[in-house]
Amino acid sequence: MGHRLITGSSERCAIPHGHNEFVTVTLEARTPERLDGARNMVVPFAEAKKRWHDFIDTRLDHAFQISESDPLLSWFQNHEPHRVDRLVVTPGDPTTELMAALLYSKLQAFLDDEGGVLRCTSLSLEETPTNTVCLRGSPEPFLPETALVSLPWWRRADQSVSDLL
Ligand SMILES: Nc1nc2c(c(=O)[nH]1)N=C([C@H](O)[C@H](O)COP(=O)(O)OP(=O)(O)OP(=O)(O)O)CN2
Repeated sequence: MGHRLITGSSERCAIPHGHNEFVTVTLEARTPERLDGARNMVVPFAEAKKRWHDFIDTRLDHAFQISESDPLLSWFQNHEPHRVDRLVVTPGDPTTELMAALLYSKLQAFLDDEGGVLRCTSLSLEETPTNTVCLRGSPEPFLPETALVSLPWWRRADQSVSDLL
């Protein structure tokens, strides 16, 4: 992925640059039940992973994470509108902490939309071998408040990565 941080908290990160991020999640059955002695599955692994892997591979891989306040956003809109779809637009700087919270919320939206059999209990986002953020329990305490739209992209069970029209 690519990103840049513009608020000044890390000046070296203000120039667009990239990382090979790794995201690791833990899922559990929302209502644990005894295995039935025949099928012995909560959900087939492939079924549990498919939507999330599609989202990561098609929407996040090689996307540019950019703050909604970043002037590069309007540059893309004016000069390369066909690439706006590849921008992950975030409330404030797209830090590892923020992306972990947004991805956690997105994954939970997918799981809820699939019937809520599974829930995510932790998400860890490794930006580099020395920079990892791990969130546990729920993304809610970490998500910044945003007044722009009532249901932002990280709460929607779709493939969106921004709220641009
Ligand atoms: N709390 C946070 N601090 C920083 C974040 C962040 O997301 N959350 N992000 C960055 C930058 O993305 C930067 O690319 C990585 O920062 P930094 O650790 O300073 O640089 P290195 O990966 O090169 O560190 P080494 O351990 O020296 O290799 C900055 N801060």
